Amino acid sequence: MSKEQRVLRYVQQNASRGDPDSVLAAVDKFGWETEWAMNVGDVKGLILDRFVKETAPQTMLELGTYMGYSAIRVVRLLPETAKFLTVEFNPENAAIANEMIAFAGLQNRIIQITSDSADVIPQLKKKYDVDTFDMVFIDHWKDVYVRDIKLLETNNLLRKGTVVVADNIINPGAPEYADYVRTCGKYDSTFHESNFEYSDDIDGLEKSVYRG
Ligand SMILES: O=C(c1ccccc1)c1ccc(O)c(O)c1[N+](=O)[O-]
Ligand SMILES: [Mg+2]
Repeated sequence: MSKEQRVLRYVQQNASRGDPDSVLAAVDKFGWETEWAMNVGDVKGLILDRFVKETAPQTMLELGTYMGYSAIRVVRLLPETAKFLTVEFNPENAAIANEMIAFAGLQNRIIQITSDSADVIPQLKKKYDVDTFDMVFIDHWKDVYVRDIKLLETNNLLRKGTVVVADNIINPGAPEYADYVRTCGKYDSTFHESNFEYSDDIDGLEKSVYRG
């Protein structure tokens, strides 16, 4: 059984079906007490919550679904009218996320896409009826953060004021991304220091507002 399957089983046995907060609490308890997992987690998650509440996005993209933790975390704060798309490269992780999201009762609120983000970003307008995103959460492979934010720019998926949040700026680190958003002149970017998930190590989120 994979770690991700163990997390899902723990959630199914310890959380309440249809209760997103209980799902998040169960994943976090497992992450702190049993096995570390690469969810944004409860500490950085509070910062992400604040950004979502401040932005109140109607259309949002996540790159890196993993087990669905951040998708659940975000969508639990959005109105039913909001459109949330999440992209996962790994089909095994996507399958776990699909069950996790269904257990949380949010399967009708989240559009899951199993694909390489480089392939799907150029398709989002036509295939998924997207104009531009109000908010983007980047949390997939750190070495493709820059590639993908540039793809979002060139495919006209960002608009003046789009809020782009990126995880793991310090740990494992995304230095090229941080340098890009801070120096390219297209974003007003701020770093928000926090802790690495389920750890006392340092990490943080970068919040970058597209200037249009
Ligand atoms: O890259 C890793 C990683 C690298 C090595 C071993 C385990 C995980 C990672 C670590 C923490 C994260 O929050 C995260 O989003 C990721 N990720 O893969 O996207
Ligand atoms: Mg992460």
